[in-house]
Amino acid sequence: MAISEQDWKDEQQRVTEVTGKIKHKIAQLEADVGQIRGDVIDMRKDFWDEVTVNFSNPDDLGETSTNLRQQSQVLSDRERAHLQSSKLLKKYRKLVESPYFGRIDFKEHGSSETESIYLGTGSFLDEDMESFLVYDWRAPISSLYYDGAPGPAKYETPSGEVSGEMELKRQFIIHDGKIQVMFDTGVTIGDELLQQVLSHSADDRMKSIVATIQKEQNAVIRNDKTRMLIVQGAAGSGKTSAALQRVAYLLYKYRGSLRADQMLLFSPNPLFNSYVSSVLPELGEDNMQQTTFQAYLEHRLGKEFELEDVFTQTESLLNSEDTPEYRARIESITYKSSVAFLDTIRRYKEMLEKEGMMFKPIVFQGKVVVSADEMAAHFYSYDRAVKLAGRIDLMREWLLKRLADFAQAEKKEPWVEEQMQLLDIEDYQRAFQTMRRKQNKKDTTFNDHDVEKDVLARMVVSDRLKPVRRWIKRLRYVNVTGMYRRLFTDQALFRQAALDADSIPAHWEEICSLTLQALRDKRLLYEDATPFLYLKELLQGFRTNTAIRHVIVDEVQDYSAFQLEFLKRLFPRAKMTVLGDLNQAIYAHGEALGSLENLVGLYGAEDTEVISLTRSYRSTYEIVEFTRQMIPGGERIVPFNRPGEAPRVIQQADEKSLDEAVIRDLRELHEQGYNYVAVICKTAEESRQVHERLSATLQTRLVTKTTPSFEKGTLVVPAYLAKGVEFDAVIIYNGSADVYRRESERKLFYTACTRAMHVLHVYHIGEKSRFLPNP
Ligand SMILES: Nc1ncnc2c1ncn2[C@@H]1O[C@H](COP(=O)(O)OP(=O)(O)OP(=O)(O)O)[C@@H](O)[C@H]1O
Repeated sequence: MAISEQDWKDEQQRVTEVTGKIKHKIAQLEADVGQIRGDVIDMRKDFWDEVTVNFSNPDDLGETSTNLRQQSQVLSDRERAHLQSSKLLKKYRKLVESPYFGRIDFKEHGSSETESIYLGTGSFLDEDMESFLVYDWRAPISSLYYDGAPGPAKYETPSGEVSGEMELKRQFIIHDGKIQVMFDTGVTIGDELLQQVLSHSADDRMKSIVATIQKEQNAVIRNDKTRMLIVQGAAGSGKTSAALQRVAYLLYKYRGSLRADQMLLFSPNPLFNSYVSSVLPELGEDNMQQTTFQAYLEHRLGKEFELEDVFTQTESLLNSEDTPEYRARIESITYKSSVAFLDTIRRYKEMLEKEGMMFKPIVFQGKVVVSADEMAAHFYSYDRAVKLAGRIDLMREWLLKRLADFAQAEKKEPWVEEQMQLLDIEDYQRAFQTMRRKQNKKDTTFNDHDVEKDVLARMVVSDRLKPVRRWIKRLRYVNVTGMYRRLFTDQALFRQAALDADSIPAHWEEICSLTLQALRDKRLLYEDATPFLYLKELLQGFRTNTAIRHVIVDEVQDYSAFQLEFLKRLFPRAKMTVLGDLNQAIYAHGEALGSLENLVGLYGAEDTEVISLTRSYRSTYEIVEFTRQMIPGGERIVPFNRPGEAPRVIQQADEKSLDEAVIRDLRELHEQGYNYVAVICKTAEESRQVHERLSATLQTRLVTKTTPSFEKGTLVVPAYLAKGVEFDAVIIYNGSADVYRRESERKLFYTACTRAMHVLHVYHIGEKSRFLPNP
């Protein structure tokens, strides 16, 4: 729809007026902030001068403390005021650049006036402090912009639905107070603006999408009715973007009761964490907490084992031949990630309620304080009605008591006497303090030799027993490893716990032997880590985190049913948003989840909503057309209409000519102005070699599992680490038939190709992979 010259003039005039007002506000705030900062500094400096300190009698003491409290209250009020003003200042400084991106004219039913609503990344009130010159994109009325088209429209408010007529929907791109682009739109948020935004170059930081949020994404962002929201969406459909805007939305809607540090994002790797970390600050919000499941496992499992990570697991599978060991490992991973194994562990725990608990004996200097058998007998002497974890707790008290009795007897042992000779003056002082405390702080001396000896002996024994006490307090006497191992050594027990014989994998014996071998070597395979921890928590009581109110799991297709069950238990007060794409399930356990809809069982259908995103925004029309043929069901993916160069599939004779061609290609891409280019290899090993060869001629950077962030330039990256991120141009280093060969590698290949925004070149030697479409 054409916009008249007068409209341009009027809109530009409004922009100028509004930016002028924002500038004015900024100047005011700058002065205020300076003033408050000065006050705070002075108050800190003069703090003690303002307080009347008098400790001479109890009344004065009371007055002093009231005085202190008042003074600190004044100081913290000023500090809070400073924080708030600084935050506002930050918001306005952002707003002044580009005060808004959208306008809707809305006439509410029953009203004779049409209101013009301008939307920006934050709200801005006129001097009267009543009329909004700019509305926050998250305000209830703003949803009209994302959901509605000109015509009848409605939106939700806390006090009910408001309906009326949308008379206009206009979009802007404003830079430095000047309107660059402006047009009126119809049904959706205009493709023109989206075209512009999407044709930009990649970045090492993800950008916010507030100006161009699409209707189906808005449903993800504003959904806050259900406990669990499942978003399934094609590669590049904006799952991560929507998730981050959703966090910003929830922080806005529940401001006052929800803080950013009460929201937690689980992401696939540290690189991704840094990639998304700028979106919330860009929207003027504090960042939520971010972690990976691996980091959580490491934290909880401690140092007992060398814990394999998912990347090492994947690397070893991708480099394996199709041997029986490979097949057993795959089966092991699939089974150990399945609901069937989860149920087996649960049943095993029920069995342990009645018999079979294993304990580690309490041993001190080679002497058994309490034997494992005695512990087991004691454990089953408790009332069976008490929960298993409760009985473990009761046992802790009993063991501490037994240890105290042991210490009493141990005092008379010759080693104690020997140690007492070696005590130094500080030890004596310590013993003296203890004695004084015990004798009710009377001024006393070591005047009785027997008392002195007893106190010192007790101290020597107690010091030595400290690690044992700590060990007991941490429930280390529960032999979780022994009980987990027994599942793989005691066939009858396993079959009883597994119940459903059909669920037991065909190569169970091989699975047992590879599991036992790893445990013998003090290694915990990645697929064992979660079940092991699950058993541990079932036995020792789940550690929960009640501070977190919202958990977001990105790339949820890479989680097993086990892991999700875990997250649910770990964060009992949290709502959950999970986002994923089964076509990008790149790990061996990915298949275990089946369909994302299977996740509905986690909280039940009543408490769950599923939203699908089918439109793909990242890549050009041609790239999406190409990549969607790589996967079954790809025809359901709708490419966004942004034209570009057709993907190229290029054959080379051998590795040497392949390297030469890739180098030529990289130079050309660089000349064409592409800043973020990835050479994607299948494995870390291949990436290392390719990087070594290419970097002799060109500057490239190798990405490994510990790379914390990525920068402008050419990266060489294993496919599984390119998860969730995107590049201007992607070169698939070797998409040959013998490289991407197994059906299980199809999704990895697809994931790699879908990282490309504008250019995709696939090289191969000999036959190309069967997963690539024919031109
Ligand atoms: N409404 C939108 N407006 C502008 N850009 C968008 C929009 N939706 C998505 N994009 C862009 O599309 C690209 C892909 O988005 P995002 O990474 O969120 O998708 P995804 O579904 O998480 O992808 P994947 O599963 O492939 O990792 C990003 O560059 C993002 O900025």
